[in-house]
Amino acid sequence: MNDNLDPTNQNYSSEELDVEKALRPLSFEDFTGQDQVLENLEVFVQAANLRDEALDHTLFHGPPGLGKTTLAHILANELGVSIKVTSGPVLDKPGDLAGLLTNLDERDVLFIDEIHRLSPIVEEYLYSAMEDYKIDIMIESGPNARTVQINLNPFTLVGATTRSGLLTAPMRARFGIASRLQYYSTELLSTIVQRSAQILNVPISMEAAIEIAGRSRGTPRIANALLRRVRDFAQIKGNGTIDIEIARFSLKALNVDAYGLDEMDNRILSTIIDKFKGGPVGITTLATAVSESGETIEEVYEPFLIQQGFIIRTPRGREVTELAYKHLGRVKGGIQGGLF
Ligand SMILES: Nc1ncnc2c1ncn2[C@@H]1O[C@H](COP(=O)(O)OP(=O)(O)OP(=O)(O)O)[C@@H](O)[C@H]1O
Ligand SMILES: [Mg+2]
Repeated sequence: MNDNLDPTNQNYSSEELDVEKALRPLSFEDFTGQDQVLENLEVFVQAANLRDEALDHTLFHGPPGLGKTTLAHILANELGVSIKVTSGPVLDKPGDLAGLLTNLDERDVLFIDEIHRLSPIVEEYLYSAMEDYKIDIMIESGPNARTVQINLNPFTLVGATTRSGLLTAPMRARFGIASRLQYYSTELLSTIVQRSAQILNVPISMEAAIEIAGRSRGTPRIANALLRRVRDFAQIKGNGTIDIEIARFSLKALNVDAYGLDEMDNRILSTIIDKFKGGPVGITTLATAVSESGETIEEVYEPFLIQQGFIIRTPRGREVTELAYKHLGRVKGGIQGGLF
């Protein structure tokens, strides 16, 4: 499978990064969907602007590719401030963090991606910065070493994570605003596809936009990635316009699942059917069987499978539905392909 169609993939070539940047909405107005989240954020930003205060620390969580990084940048734009960007695994010493924090101007945004991956020492160091806008720094070394406390400008920490379950309770408690992003409906995604097509300057029919949207796993990043590949087919195999025929042809050539499920989604479903008779199966057992961590299954894969009606959660574990059997072409309780 193309790496960009993998929702957990974050490795892009520089050309892809440029395109991704060009397609990224820059204001609340440009941003499609997540209505509830946006309505609240607009109020909080307006209030912060009115009082000329820093916005409360804000956490975005939810599956990959739904707009967490995008919203962090939008917040900075709407607050009219600069944004400094870093990520949990990159910040390995308190000193790195101190450097970033002391360089923040009043009301600036510090965006920490993958915030669940901060080291415990850095995380603890962040607590007093978040709470009182103060940090201790070590000056000199050896026998003269001492710490001094310095004041920071009031700032907003924006954290993003796909794995909110791995966030520590004290960290979570320090965010005044926490928003969970949801998967997008096909209708919203088709709006996003049409907007992106316009930016990429490629004509697309409504029907084709809906076709691409429906196969994008509820995820704008995947919708945009599919659009770019379909655009290639339209230019090389067609007349440059994306109509329904070229969209269907391309999606077939790209081996995109009719429901937009990816390899891991399908592996989870077929494992529950083949190894656990359709379930129920506990999350830990399932995780071992598909060689993925239980948290990743719960936070990244399962929400989409549940939302689309392929899996249900019962007190005894996960069960697949009729739809999953149908999708994979299996017969429920059948000894399909068996000897009898
Ligand atoms: N609501 C939206 N409207 C239009 N485009 C969007 C929207 N949300 C996301 N996108 C597009 O999808 C791409 C991925 O979004 P983004 O990088 O913000 O996701 P993310 O949640 O930070 O993902 P990850 O967890 O992998 O970091 C962006 O480049 C942007 O173009
Ligand atoms: Mg991101």
